[in-house]
Amino acid sequence: MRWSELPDISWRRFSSTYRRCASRRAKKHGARWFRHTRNAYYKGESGMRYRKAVATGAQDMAVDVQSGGAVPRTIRGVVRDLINVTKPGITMSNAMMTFVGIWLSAGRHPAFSLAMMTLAGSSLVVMGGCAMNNFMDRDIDQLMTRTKKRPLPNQRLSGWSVISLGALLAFLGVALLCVYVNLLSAVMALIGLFFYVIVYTGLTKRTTTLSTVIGSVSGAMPPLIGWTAMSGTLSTGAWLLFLFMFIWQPPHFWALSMRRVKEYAAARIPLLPVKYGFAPTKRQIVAWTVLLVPVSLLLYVAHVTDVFYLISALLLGGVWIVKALRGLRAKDDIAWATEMFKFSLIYLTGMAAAMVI
Ligand code: HEM
Ligand SMILES: CC(C)=CCC/C(C)=C/CC/C(C)=C/COP(=O)(O)OP(=O)(O)O
Repeated sequence: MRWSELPDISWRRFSSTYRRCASRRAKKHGARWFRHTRNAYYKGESGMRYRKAVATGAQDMAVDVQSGGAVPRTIRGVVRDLINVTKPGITMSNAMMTFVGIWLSAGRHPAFSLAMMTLAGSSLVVMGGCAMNNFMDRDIDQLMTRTKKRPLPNQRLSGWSVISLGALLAFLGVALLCVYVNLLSAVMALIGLFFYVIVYTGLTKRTTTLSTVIGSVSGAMPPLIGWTAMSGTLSTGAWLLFLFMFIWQPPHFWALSMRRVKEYAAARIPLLPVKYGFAPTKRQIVAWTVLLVPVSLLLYVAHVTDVFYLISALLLGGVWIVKALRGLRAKDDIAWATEMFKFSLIYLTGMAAAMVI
């Protein structure tokens, strides 16, 4: 392959030593020297390593010219990877549900600083749990297209750095809740962490089809953290929020796992569509979605939410049930599953908004 056919790499892709030295020379001799050096770099041994990294999908790796090893490129790149292992999307949506718990428990008037401490503590624990999950799943993440470019399977971060980050974040989160919020909310966070890291990731994800339902316990804990932070107790509203979140998760994930069934099969994860196929998975999605709607209405019946919520829950729930039922006759299962996964996120965001308005 000619160097000119290779992807254009930016100046930042070089190691820091190389860059320091090169920038001095580049300043002196200008862009011509840069082009000349890039040619030599690509053609040489280090260039071969870079090309190999590109070929194996490790496009975010830099090649240290001195050691010949692959290292994270810039501080920005490392920080980006450290943020990535904490799963920002899942952390944000869990924070949204913690906020719902805070808001409803405090009768829509939470004390600002207490609410902030709760959100920070809860999010730190979730981020810590996600980093630990990334560490424990680094082998299977390597086998799936969706996850193989993550920092650990891609070897851009070391296992030690990720597990240490996870432990540190989780410790800080629990400590924050203990010291500035209350013990019960810290216990709720610890239960969530235990279920996510030990029970789901460690014990069940690779061994049983029930892992999805078991994992749903962890995802249902954030509203309880918010609720107990404000009221110090676990009342009916808290349990109804827990139940709502618990039932929402299996259809959310089964839809995704249908879409990614080949990858999960390759990684030997015994999910419902992998072990039993699409037809039973679709029936389960319908059953859990149909169950979710009456459970969501209980929040209105128990006077936790008001009439605006009732209308929203009926509308959003109705749409989701119709979409789910269409799946039973769908010709293109993957297209249907994709739509269901996307709608699960729209549904949750809409319901959370309706709960707080
Ligand atoms: C059994 C529990 C759950 C499982 C197995 C699960 C699984 C997943 C997976 C594998 C993805 C990645 C999708 C992709 O990259 O294409 C995802 C995305 C997402 N999930 Fe879940 N999830 C669960 C619970 C939750 C909970 C409790 C929330 C929110 C409160 C949530 C919110 C999201 C969001 C917002 C995304 C899209 C953003 C992202 O990929 O980071 N999930 N879920
Ligand atoms: C308080 C506390 C810590 C609560 C936990 C909240 C949380 C992280 C919920 C998500 C639950 C879950 C099973 C996600 C999928 O992980 P996965 O490993 O199947 O996803 P992946 O394949 O994308 O890594």
